[in-house]
Amino acid sequence: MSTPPVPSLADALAELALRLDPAVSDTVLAVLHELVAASQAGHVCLPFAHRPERPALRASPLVCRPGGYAPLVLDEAGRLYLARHWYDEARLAERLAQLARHQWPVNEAALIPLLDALFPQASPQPQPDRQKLAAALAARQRLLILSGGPGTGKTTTVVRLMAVLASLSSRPLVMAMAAPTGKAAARLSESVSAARDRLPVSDSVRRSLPATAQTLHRLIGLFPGAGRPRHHAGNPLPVDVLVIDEASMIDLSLMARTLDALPAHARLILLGDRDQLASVEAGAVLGDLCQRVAFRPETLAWLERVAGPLPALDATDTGRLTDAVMLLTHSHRFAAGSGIGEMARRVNEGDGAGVLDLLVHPPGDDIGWERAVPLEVAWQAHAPYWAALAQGTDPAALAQALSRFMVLAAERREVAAFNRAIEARLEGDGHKRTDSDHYPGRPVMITENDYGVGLFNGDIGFVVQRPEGLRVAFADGPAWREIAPGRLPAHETVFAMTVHKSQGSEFDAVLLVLPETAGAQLDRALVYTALTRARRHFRVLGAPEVLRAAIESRPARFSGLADRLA
Ligand SMILES: Nc1ncnc2c1ncn2[C@@H]1O[C@H](COP(=O)(O)OP(=O)(O)OP(=O)(O)O)[C@@H](O)[C@H]1O
Repeated sequence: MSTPPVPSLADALAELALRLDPAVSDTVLAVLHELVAASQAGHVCLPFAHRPERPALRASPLVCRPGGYAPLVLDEAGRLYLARHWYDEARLAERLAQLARHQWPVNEAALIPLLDALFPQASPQPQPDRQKLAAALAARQRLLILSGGPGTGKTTTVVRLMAVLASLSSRPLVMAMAAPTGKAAARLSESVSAARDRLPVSDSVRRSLPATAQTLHRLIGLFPGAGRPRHHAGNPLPVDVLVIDEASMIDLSLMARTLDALPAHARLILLGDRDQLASVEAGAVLGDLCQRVAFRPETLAWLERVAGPLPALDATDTGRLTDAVMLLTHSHRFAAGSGIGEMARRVNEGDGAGVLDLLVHPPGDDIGWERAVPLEVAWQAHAPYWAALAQGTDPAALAQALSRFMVLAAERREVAAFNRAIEARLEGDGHKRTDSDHYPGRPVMITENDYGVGLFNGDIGFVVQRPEGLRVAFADGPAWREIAPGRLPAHETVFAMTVHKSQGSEFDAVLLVLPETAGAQLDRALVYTALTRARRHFRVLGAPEVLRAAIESRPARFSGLADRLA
């Protein structure tokens, strides 16, 4: 007996719509399809304020007003939602606004010397220090959203800020750290443990800072097929402070569930880069939350008193997230003359012509065009990997070598072709057998979550040679654990990866391979994300007009979150 095909979400909803309203019009069904497709493309809602279908939608029993009960919600502003998205968005906005409203009285006599010790000034003349200001805000508020580009000190700030909170508290605080992917959680754990040891604070404060971060799914207990997460409003997380890194990768639904699980008294600190690619699933939460950065005049006066001079900040007290968002603007990684830093700035401004000019006349050799045959370039740039492999299959050495260089592309198709071309060459060299996928030193990336095996989307492992045969090694904290290749969940070779998958990782050098024509996949955030994965060198391969079109395009994700928080 053959298995019936799984209906698409749009078909399933259309069937439900027909059951709820046998007289449903083609107009409403067409809108339903459009909305599902938009949601799969990352939009939370669609603007119907000026669409001719609006009266038909208003009249349909399938569409309700906010607070009603129907598969679709049409709000007063003419935004049409799948009910689930409407509910997630409304709940999230209320919860964030509630958090942002709450302020604690702070013992200034204790706070000022703490901030001075943790954020020392290099120059005798006090300068505005956004990191210090962010820490001061976190001491007073329940919500802090800290956005900044690479190397602007988000991690440095959050470690010091946790030390401030622990030092000021009259009782031990339970602090937890999480990130949307295992890779990002591991990176956060690593940076926080390194920074913690250097803090000028007592051992008891140092010990109270969390040593490890976990994935958000694990933190709130959200597992496939389990229905609702283990932690929710009725069973909140046992935490006083929750720090979440790489917040740009968190979609609306996961963010809403995380906020549901936050206990009423807890503080939330979100870290991320608002200019990076939005989440794979629907929403652009961090971007929406950082649309307006404003402070109340009395908050600015307080900040100046406790944390020194202020940079230019917007003092118009209007939005519901007023006082809760701080931007870090100075990169400690990229020096003033850095091509990567300057290119990042121009990409974010949408200055396509300026970027092309910069690539032709770069200030140094850290950015530029690549003109050679892509496979040849990649093969040579992966030289550290081949050198490590020539010494054997030590996974730590292979991981270190793979962090030296990566090929990034917009689409999976291009990535697969690239990996295939590299492997064809390995076959030609006799290193890989043509009848087997696995070979010693193969780097693999997991492409699905497998809770049984404990491997997650984005995890990277290395095929290693053992006396009993090939094994695949994955980092497990500072150690490595090995599994048989047959137990691997879905995976692919990773000499090249998509820009989406590269989020949360960095490489010494990056080659961005552009598609032949500008397409929907390629936009400003994608170029910015690829560029900022590079620590030292960034090269682009492709046509200048494709790069320019990408930088000049900024397709917005439709969402009502920013408006709800305005
Ligand atoms: N105020 C500062 N003064 C001097 N160096 C700093 C300061 N803040 C951060 N750094 C240094 O800059 C580098 C980047 O800092 P950090 O890792 O905290 O940035 P980040 O924003 O978390 O970066 P990424 O997003 O890439 O992880 C580190 O080497 C850090 O020690």
